[in-house]
Amino acid sequence: MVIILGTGSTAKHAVDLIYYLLQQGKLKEIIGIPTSKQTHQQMLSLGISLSDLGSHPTLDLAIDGADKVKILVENGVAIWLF
Ligand SMILES: O=C[C@H](O)[C@H](O)[C@H](O)COP(=O)(O)O
Repeated sequence: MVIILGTGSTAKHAVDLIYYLLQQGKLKEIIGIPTSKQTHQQMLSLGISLSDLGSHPTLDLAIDGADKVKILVENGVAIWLF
């Protein structure tokens, strides 16, 4: 599974959880693509496999925080604007 991870506290918690789940054997074969130096350093220090979009252009999951969320409901459809 290829996961792209952003920056900030949400991404930090996500990396910690990924590491924990890898240690528990509940996640396997994770390739992480960090979008910031902080997340890159955290993943490197935990030994999580790193890559980049050039090598892995197809992602399975993206995790990042958001500063603001606005929910627009129109015609019964909810759209989350970040
Ligand atoms: O560049 C900042 C990113 O978009 C962050 O994900 C955003 O600022 C939210 O940060 P945090 O997860 O620390 O609330």
